[in-house]
Amino acid sequence: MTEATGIVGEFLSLKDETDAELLAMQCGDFYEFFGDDAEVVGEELDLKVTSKSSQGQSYPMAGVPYDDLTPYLTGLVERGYRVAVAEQYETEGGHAREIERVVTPGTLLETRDADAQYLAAIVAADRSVDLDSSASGAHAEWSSGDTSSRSATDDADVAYGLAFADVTTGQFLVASAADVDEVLTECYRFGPVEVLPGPAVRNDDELLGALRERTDAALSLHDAEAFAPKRAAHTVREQFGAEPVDRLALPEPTVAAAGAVLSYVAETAAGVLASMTRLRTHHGDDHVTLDATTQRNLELTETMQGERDGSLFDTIDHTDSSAGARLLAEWLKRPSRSLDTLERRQKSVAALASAALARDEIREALGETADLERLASRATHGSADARALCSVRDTLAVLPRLAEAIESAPELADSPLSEIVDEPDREAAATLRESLAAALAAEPPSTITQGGVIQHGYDDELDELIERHEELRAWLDSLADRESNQHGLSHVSVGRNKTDGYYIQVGRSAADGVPDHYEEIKQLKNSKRFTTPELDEKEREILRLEERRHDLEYDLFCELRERVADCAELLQDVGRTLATVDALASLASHAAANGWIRPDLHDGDGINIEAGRHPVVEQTTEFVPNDARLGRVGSVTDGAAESWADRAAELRADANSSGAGSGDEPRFVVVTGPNMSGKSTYMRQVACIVLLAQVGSFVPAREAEIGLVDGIFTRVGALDELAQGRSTFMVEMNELSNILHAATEDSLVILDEVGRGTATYDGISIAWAATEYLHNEVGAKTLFATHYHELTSLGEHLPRVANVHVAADERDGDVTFLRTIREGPTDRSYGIHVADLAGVPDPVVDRARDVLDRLREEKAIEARGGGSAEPVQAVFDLESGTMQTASASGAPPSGGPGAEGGNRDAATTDGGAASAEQADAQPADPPALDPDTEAVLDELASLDVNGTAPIELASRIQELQDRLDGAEQ
Ligand SMILES: Nc1ncnc2c1ncn2[C@@H]1O[C@H](COP(=O)(O)OP(=O)(O)OP(=O)(O)O)[C@@H](O)[C@H]1O
Repeated sequence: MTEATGIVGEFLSLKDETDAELLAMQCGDFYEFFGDDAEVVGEELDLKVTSKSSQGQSYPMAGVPYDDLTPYLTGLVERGYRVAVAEQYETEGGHAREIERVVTPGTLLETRDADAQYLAAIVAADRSVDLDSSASGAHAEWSSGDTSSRSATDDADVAYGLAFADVTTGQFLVASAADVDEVLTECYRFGPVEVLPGPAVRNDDELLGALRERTDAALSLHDAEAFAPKRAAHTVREQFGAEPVDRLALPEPTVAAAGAVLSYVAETAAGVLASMTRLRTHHGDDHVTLDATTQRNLELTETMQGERDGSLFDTIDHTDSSAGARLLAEWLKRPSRSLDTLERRQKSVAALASAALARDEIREALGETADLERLASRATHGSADARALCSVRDTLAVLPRLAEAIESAPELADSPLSEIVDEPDREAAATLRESLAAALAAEPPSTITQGGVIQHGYDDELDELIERHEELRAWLDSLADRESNQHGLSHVSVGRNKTDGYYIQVGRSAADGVPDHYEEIKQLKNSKRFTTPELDEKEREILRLEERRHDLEYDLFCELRERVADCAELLQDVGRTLATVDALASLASHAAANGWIRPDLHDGDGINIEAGRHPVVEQTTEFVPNDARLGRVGSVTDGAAESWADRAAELRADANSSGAGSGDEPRFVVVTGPNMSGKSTYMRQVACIVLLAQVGSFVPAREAEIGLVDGIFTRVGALDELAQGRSTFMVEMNELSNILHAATEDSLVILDEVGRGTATYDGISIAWAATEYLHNEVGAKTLFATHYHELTSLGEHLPRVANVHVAADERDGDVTFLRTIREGPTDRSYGIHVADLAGVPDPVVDRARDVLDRLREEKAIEARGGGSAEPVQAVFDLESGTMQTASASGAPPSGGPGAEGGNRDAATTDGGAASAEQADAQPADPPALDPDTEAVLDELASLDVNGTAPIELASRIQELQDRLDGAEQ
């Protein structure tokens, strides 16, 4: 095939120079895409694709107007493409083209989205710690080079460095992580749109796979050299100076990540680097750990279905500015563990909630603000136009308005709000605002090269130029009249266009009578156009004045923009302050409108919620409030002092002497109750209330006392992961494993069913063992919903396990869900009732009811053998992992937790109800069963009632009944 030449050839060779997926090449007044790129762009942006031939071959071609590139570029980048832009410039012999920039998802300035837009780098490095030097506090030694022979995550001695930059706001944060889970947690927290994996991470399929699964980030390969420790350290120092880098004593992988991000930004969006003035460290420890799964399970910013509507954020967000919304989302994703920070926010929310009028005034003012952090970035990048600078001017003017509203409202004057509005340098902000007000025209045009941008009185030379220009314009305006009067001409007008310049147009009837000095330049159908030496001279002067005016205005504007860029840090501060007030006012508005209360926060252990509600569900349902109590309530001062291991030992000793499960410190609460009764809602509501409290928000409850937690961990159903090729059970176990490793005694754990994805006995065993581990070793405050009623007997053996259930009322076969949490366990699932509600055909529902009745009466729980009236219990034996039969008289099955003195009948598959019946029964020896009946019983016991389709269940039961009938005859 002949190689393309000409413009297509040039395009293709430029395309070879870049690793961007698409190239937009300027060709005069258009940006053109050729070949495959044209096809992609045509498809994605619905552009017309034509063709261009070169060397006898035809190439697809698509183009967009030069002035209109931005929206197309944004559209492509938002769809995940990296787009190189080649500009055309004049040379002596004609023109040439060069790639000027590559626009990528993480470096797109013109984003239409208000969300934070993070570009991240992840570096993994081997750590070979020199024990001597580490003992003396010196740094460990690192190697972030290529560890391609193995996955970085294989090695326990790998440490991770992370950097996150938002080019649209100038935010720059670094973090360190000890393992892949922490890396993923941070990545989920920041939600980067583009990730630069370091050299060792590029081969780590597990990490990259998880990133792809859990974020929408585009993965971009950046020059490996940029991650090299020395070079990265140099880049970081150049950007932020030596002082912060030394003070923060960042580990090498973190510096490598920071350096790589900076060099990538320098390459792709050079101008914005200047807006990144502050290097901040993000410490996971300052924030509540919310792993990726928990953020999704609690539907923080999107629902399980991926919708924004109906998320917790969507519910509580009443912010009036995009910066405020961004900050509120950040608070939700990164709840704080600092009592000081939270109390400061609470005080502000309380003050704003009680000052409705002032709040409205503040919110109205905030509604007029623009996104200062983003404008600062655009100013440093050189892409802010005059209207953008006007927005800076007008937004800066809001700060004193807010301060005044706060000072003049008695409820607000003593709140932390007055300190918050004083945080930025208000004097500097006022000075900048004044200079912008003095310089900028009231309503400037969007183009900055056509004049009209700078206000009269700002620059003497410009004023003179404009004055002279206006004189000439006035001269021109009256020229037609003058010429007509002077020379007796009719139908005279004066006009201007590109080809003829200024001209005097005379109607054809009068055209022959023009004076001699008129020089004809064009004949039209009904008129002729002329010029005169005087008009020519004035035209030259006007053109000169216009050119000079445009140049001067442009220069003045650029100076002004640079001045704004120099104030990027100030703008970021003011922007942050406005966003903070907006987020606080939003929390206050929601609290006031929904009757939320201020929770008591403390560093102790207990969580005590009275009449709590689910913040999202209460919006659409008449919600039944419920209490929740976990941990040592009222332990404000002494709570944190004692380790849970000591405390657990103490409690076990207490339990042995006084009987287990009777304590007043429920730490592990088993939640049972019918399907659909509200177990999940109850547990999530507790998690949401704790989370909101650690945002600084008020909470939906009558009263709440919250001991700050260090992490919230949840495990709930994981339907969406099935599509990603992992079995439900595997996902469940992964999540459980993460929780058991990561949770501490200060954490809150929500387990919504554990062990459901496998055979019943395996499931119960895992759930039982996990409970013991969480209770004895971890000590996390835990809510655990289960349909395994066996687990309700855990309270018999473990001192701080309590049972609660969601009540339901059953009358005449009708079940009413009361949505109320009551003490103690329940043994009923009402699964068939839910099947009925779900529209399972009546014959199946009726049949299932018969089957269940018979199961209850006859076989599964109480087995009557050989005609004896003696009830026999089927007891789950933990050691053997099987159901054992035992008489209700108390003869124990072999081993199991019940053997240690617990109340054995609580371990029946029917829980409390069966126990009551059995307590009335006369003790007797267990009767012998014939082998056929025993076989049927075994099969019955192993039947997964919840996990088997109703029709299949009915036919299995029918079959077993037939066999039993046979055995009895
Ligand atoms: N306290 C409450 N007040 C009013 N409605 C509630 C309350 N709790 C739950 N609900 C409603 O009840 C429905 C079922 O709740 P949920 O999913 O929590 O039940 P569940 O017991 O976890 O069910 P399953 O065991 O089948 O998973 C939800 O639609 C929810 O809106």
